[in-house]
Amino acid sequence: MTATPLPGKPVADTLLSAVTERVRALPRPPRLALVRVGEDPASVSYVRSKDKKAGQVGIESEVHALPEDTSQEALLALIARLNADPGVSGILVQLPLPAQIDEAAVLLAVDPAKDVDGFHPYNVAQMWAGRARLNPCTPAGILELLDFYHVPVAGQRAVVVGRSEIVGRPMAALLLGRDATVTVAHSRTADLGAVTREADILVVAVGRPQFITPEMVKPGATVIDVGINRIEIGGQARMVGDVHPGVAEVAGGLTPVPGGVGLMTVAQLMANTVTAAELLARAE
Ligand SMILES: Nc1nc2c(c(=O)[nH]1)N[C@@H](CN(C=O)c1ccc(C(=O)N[C@@H](CCC(=O)O)C(=O)O)cc1)CN2
Repeated sequence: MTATPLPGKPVADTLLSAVTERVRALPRPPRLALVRVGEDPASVSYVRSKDKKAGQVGIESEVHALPEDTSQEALLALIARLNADPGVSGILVQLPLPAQIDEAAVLLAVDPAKDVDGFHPYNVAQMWAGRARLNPCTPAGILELLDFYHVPVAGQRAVVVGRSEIVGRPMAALLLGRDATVTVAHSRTADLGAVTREADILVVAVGRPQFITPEMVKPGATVIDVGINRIEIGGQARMVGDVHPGVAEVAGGLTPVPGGVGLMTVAQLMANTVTAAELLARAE
């Protein structure tokens, strides 16, 4: 068996077309504030692509690039200003933050109505209760991808490998909200292969190159690779996922890296920004 590739681009393009239409229907364009602290190259690149994508779909965006040694107080003051600005419909603080800043305190400071990352504790609680309007971008984008490729979710066994607050935990909550039977596995899970082989849908977000090998996958399963690992192979720098390429011989469907769920993260952020703007316009 060779797995059907499940690229993110057609899904992201479809989602972004719908976002463009929704932006046009609003009385004024949404405004997205992108906050970055420091010069971590990956964060610089992600914020740049979010800023660019916003422009392409008619969302106004502003980048607040703060120095590496920014104090927590200064960052909280900026967030308070963005919260109070009626022209700003969405706020995103790019993660990770430098060590002197308490990430939880910063996420708590963002107005939940403008929290387009869905990381505020209020939105996290709403998500677990199955009624959030703003869900974390990568897992929400993965659900879009499963729907686009007609992968059934309700009643299926889903295993999420990884328990991060950005991907693993919210992915489990969203799959549960779609009536999957969900298991969360992680680095301390005993006999991980026995657990992952149960999965009809296997979502892998562990940050370890090619960690999931073919014998850990049930034949015909849909495998979603969230990993982005930069490694050297034969003297060449390469980007690989958390899933071994040999899994393509066993799985029914497999997302590529790059070109898979990463594209959905940015597209879903645009969808969340327009949702926040719609909700704010309704409340006016
Ligand atoms: N505030 C947030 N911080 C972070 C998030 C997040 O959702 N909100 N997620 C990650 C990083 N991230 C977005 O911020 C992100 C990761 C990957 C991609 C992506 O397009 N990946 C491409 C490869 C891109 C490359 O060349 O590096 C792919 O998979 O094809 C976009 C966004 C941590 N921080």
